[in-house]
Amino acid sequence: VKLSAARYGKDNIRLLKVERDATNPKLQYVYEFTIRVMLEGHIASAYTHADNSPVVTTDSMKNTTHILAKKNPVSPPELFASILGTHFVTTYDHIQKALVHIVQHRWTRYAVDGVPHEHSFLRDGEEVRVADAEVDESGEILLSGGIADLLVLKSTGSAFYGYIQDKYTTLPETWDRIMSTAIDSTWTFKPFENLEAVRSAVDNFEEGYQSARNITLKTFALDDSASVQATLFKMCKLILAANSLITDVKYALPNKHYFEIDLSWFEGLKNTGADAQVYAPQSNPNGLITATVSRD
Ligand SMILES: O=c1[nH]c(=O)c2nn[nH]c2[nH]1
Repeated sequence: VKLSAARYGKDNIRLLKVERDATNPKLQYVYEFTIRVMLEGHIASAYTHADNSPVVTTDSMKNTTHILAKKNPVSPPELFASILGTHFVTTYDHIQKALVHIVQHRWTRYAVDGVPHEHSFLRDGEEVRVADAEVDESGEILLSGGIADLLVLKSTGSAFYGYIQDKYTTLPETWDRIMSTAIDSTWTFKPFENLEAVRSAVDNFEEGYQSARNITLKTFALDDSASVQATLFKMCKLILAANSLITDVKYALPNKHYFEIDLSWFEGLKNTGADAQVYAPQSNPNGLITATVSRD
């Protein structure tokens, strides 16, 4: 046998950082993350010969993450992921690649008596922002941003008909249905030569995130959807058109079904088709519609 691949690290590193505004020290910001750091390199002997001499302990990876979070900006997460990944490939000669995955949890500042409060925040949804950095020993950084678990539903403006009808098909065609999904979107930036190049482009990350989130929500609402597939493709096209640094966009959209309930057995009560109002939310099974769209 041979070791064909090896990558190890620390998962679920949790941290929250409080930052105080440079000009108004009473104004505070919070950033809460769940981070995964994985390393690749000349580490085979730890697997094949019980030789721990090349092992950077995962405990040290956790410590390093906390230390670098203290010493560096942690926002935008694309920047912090790049800082963290670059640290590992520059500190340890035998480490050839570092992969950093950051999930940023929502803490949204809320207003008190109409005024945004200086240090109070609420968790307005389990939606998260995501960033991934893959840093190799040359210093090149492959970066992506993302959104996950953004649950959306539209009560109309979605149809689904014209599909294959054969002896396996029972799904009735519909010209008006509920459409719901949990947005999982990832957009990949053009490769960055090194950390300095990432720092120079830092404004593009927040812009890319806001653009992707706004386009996703607007397209979901406005598209007279022929299918999840068709709406997904429109979202990708618009994100690529709006962000020149983004090279490709991918979505994984579960189709969270709401089925009509036929109540005609009860005194002829109409609750299907144009009369449908009471639906049965389906926890399973769910469709899963995925695609990646790239520039020509
Ligand atoms: O939007 C949809 N796409 C599909 O492929 C599908 N299959 N069943 N329902 C569906 N809805």
